[in-house]
Amino acid sequence: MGGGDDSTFDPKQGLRILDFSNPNKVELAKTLRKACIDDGFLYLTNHGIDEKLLDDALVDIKRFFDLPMEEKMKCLHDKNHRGYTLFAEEILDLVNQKEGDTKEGYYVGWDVPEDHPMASKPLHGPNQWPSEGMDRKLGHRVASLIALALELRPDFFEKMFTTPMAAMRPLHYEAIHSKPEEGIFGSGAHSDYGLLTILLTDETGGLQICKDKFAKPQVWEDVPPIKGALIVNLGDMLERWTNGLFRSTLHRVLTKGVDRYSMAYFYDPNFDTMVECLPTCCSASNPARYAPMTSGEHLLKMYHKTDKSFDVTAKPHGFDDLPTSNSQKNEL
Ligand SMILES: O=C(O)CCC(=O)C(=O)O
Ligand SMILES: [Fe+2]
Repeated sequence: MGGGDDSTFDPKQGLRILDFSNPNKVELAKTLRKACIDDGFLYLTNHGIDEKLLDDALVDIKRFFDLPMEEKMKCLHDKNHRGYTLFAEEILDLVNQKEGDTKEGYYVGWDVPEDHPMASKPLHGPNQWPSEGMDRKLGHRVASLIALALELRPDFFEKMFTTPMAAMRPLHYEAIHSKPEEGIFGSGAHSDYGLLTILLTDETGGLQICKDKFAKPQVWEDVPPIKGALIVNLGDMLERWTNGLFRSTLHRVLTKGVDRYSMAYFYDPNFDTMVECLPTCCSASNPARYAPMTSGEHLLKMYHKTDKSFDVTAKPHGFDDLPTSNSQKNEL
């Protein structure tokens, strides 16, 4: 995997490890750049979040999903995409899945009070629970290192995250054996939609990546959990900004007959952020491959496509020309 010419590359683990205790930002940006080009996935260590807090979060996630269904239904997700999402509600891979993802979830968004000027936008509004704001520090730190890795100013992405479409999503995968050959997946193959995702998983494993989505047959590699480390992966918007240089890698979850818990933090830019090829990533011989679009447009399209109970009142303009499958989306 990857070039293997840097000290952070561990062939046994496969993916690179970005160690935030390293004060040398240039070195970190170099490692990050390689990981973004080769894999679109990496491990983050010494990220500043206490390991005990992460363990406690996984315990609390389990406690929430263990509640009786009638309790969970009290916070069923609303039109702003905040709250509880039902088992099998999502189908992330419309080509290969026979049933919805064998998981339930809970969305916490950026809390936007009803009287905020942004509250009338789709996907904006108050959280069901908790109501306090989300911490942006880690997402911000990774984003500024990504900017450095692209030879941009470290604050390049900052203005795009003033009222971000960021979402924290605890997940519970049922104790089912995934059967890829029968179209049963914990989480179907997909790429994430935004700038980047920071992922916490328990120790059961099951996350896999496919670095070449066009290969036939596709090759899936395990991303085993490393205790205390977080997993970072890149989203579609970053792939589009970089004209495909940085990769929004296809991934999925196969469950192994035991319950699995994880929490994804989607660090996605403001609704109106324009995502278009960075001048440094295109040239006459390498023209822009993707049409410009806004962050909100992309998120709405993807939610409409993959989540069968997504509220249609959040319909974006241009919805009629939606691609109808994830594989089509991957070619956009
Ligand atoms: O649960 C996991 O390990 C992955 C979750 C994921 O890929 C997602 O929610 O986008
Ligand atoms: Fe994902």
